[in-house]
Amino acid sequence: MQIELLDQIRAQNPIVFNISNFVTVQDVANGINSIGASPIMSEEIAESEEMVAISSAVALNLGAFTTAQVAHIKRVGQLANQYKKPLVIDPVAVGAIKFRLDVAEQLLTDFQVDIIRGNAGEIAALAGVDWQAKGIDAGEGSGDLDAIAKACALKQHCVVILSGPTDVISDGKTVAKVKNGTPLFQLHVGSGDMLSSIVGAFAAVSDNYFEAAKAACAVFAVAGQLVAEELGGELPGTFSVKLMDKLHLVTRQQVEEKLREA
Ligand SMILES: Nc1ncnc2c1ncn2[C@@H]1O[C@H](COP(=O)(O)OP(=O)(O)O)[C@@H](O)[C@H]1O
Ligand SMILES: Cc1ncsc1CCOP(=O)(O)O
Ligand SMILES: [Mg+2]
Repeated sequence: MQIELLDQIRAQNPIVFNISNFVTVQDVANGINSIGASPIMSEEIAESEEMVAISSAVALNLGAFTTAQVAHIKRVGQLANQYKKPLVIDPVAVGAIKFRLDVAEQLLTDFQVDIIRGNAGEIAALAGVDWQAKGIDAGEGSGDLDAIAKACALKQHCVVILSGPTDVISDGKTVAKVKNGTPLFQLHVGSGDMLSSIVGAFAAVSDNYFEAAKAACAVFAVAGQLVAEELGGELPGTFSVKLMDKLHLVTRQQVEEKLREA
């Protein structure tokens, strides 16, 4: 696992351009900042080209878009392709809301993404697999998560991260797993959004998006796990504050020591 990408982020401080959602935008900006990259957000389509041009990666979050913002997301995605910038998408709640799935599927034909990061309900929906998603959460399903991640990667021609208690990462050929983390992530709205944008930071410093995706999942999950071990209780508010601290302080050595991969 290329955990050294963490040090490269901190050395290079790459700009990650995000279209965020109004719910978690502050956590996403601070998460990127804490890991060692440089966040920038925008809601103005007229500045799209300049934004993409100065960025080393682009992360598109579909968490709470309006119809006008879909045009913005489409433009930014196409510019990311044109400027050859790594492109990540987070298809929030596409497993629960048909309208969102339709929009996401259209966007995925408007431009080519490099990495999709979603929970099981979201990735199953994009793979066309039956699953009972619950709002922004993964929900329930009996499908094989490895097969779902792989099928989604093959269908969308990209790397897929299916996150959850175990993160399942696939490029359509191989499946890798990160078994670290803590259930406390589920008590913080925005954990997934933070991970998706941090995936952007890792993709900014590596041309190998499968490796970038794996390393991002490992660093984020281990950071949360270290916080949970120090916390000794179910404290969602404290967890989110200390997670931000840990993203800044966690070292390559700590991640390598704790890492449980498959
Ligand atoms: N039960 C769990 N145990 C350990 N880690 C978890 C658990 N649930 C989620 N995570 C971690 O939380 C982060 C966000 O993933 P997830 O909850 O799937 O995203 P979302 O918030 O979009 O649903 C990931 O790093 C994932 O590994
Ligand atoms: C609550 C909510 N509603 C629309 S987007 C959003 C945040 C989703 O964040 P995450 O998927 O990271 O938990
Ligand atoms: Mg999510």
